[in-house]
Amino acid sequence: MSVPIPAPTLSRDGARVRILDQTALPHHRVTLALDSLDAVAHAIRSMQVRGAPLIGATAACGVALALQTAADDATLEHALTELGATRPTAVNLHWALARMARVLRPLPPTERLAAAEREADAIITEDIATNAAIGQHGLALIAAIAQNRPGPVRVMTHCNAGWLATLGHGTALSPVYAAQAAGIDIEVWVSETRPRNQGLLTAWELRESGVAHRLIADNAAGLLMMRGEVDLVITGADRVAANGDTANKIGTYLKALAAADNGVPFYIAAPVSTIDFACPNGAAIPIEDRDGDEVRVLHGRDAIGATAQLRIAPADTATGNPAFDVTPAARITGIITEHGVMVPHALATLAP
Ligand SMILES: CSC[C@H]1O[C@H](OP(=O)(O)O)[C@H](O)[C@@H]1O
Repeated sequence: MSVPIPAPTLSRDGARVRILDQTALPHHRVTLALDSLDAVAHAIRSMQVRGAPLIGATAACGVALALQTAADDATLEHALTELGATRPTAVNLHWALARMARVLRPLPPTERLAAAEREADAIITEDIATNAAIGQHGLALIAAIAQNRPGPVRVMTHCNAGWLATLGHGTALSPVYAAQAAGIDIEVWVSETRPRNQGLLTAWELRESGVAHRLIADNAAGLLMMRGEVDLVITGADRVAANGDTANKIGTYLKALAAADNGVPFYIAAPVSTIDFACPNGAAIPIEDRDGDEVRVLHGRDAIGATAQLRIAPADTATGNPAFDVTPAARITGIITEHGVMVPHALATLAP
């Protein structure tokens, strides 16, 4: 039995790109119909749509949307540049745009729109299959734990790397959904993930899917591992360097340190499209710095869905807000890809 995806995160018709507005979740499910390149770029930059594989697919749809009006070289290059400038860390965005450029640049303008729509749809379809394969390979890890201890398998995750961040069942959460479908008793420790609190998206997803979970403050993770209440950690990734160093949401590295200190297996779940074979190591991964108000202000929705903001620090408070950190390969037990669970230093075998 496969766990149904409650709602598509992305769909495309000629003149519109439809996304689930993730800034309205978990309070309200709002679909946005984006009708311009600028609207797609804003949606990625503002994190109305987020998650490495999903922003890649959304950008591909944005290129197709831009070519609705004109398909000349200038229009194509403008679309690639605008979308490529939205967020620097998730390599899937740049992988998807490079793939669109590779297909479209050699074509005459009259053939570009149809080709762009085909390629965007292919990226979407492939990600669904990739997520399913990651789920099955991760399921084997969870099943092995379930066979060796009574009670639920307790998985900890960070941020949101579920179906809200991809086109299918997600990356880090896909093994969880596969375990649920296989009848394995599983529980998820969901780390809130300050400052944008994507853990609330994970809690929403798991509630929608009927998976047992508990929301925790990020800083509780280490104690839970020290108490032996975590069987394994699985997170997503935004960019895996060729040596296995991995960039993911800020706070991932701290969980990897706590996992190593307590003998808890720490896995990254990521498709090969998240591996940047041209990036030698973690130090070469660009880390996005985001606006300080993400730290100073809590953003939510009120009962009728209007945006609500609660300032928790004075507007002139200096901040630091790196959106990602890098976990060294030495702290990663394995990388769960669609081709299997890889040891970080063996990624070169997957290079195209
Ligand atoms: C499969 S999603 C990968 C990754 O993307 C998220 O970042 P953001 O929410 O800023 O788009 C997070 O790091 C996830 O783990």
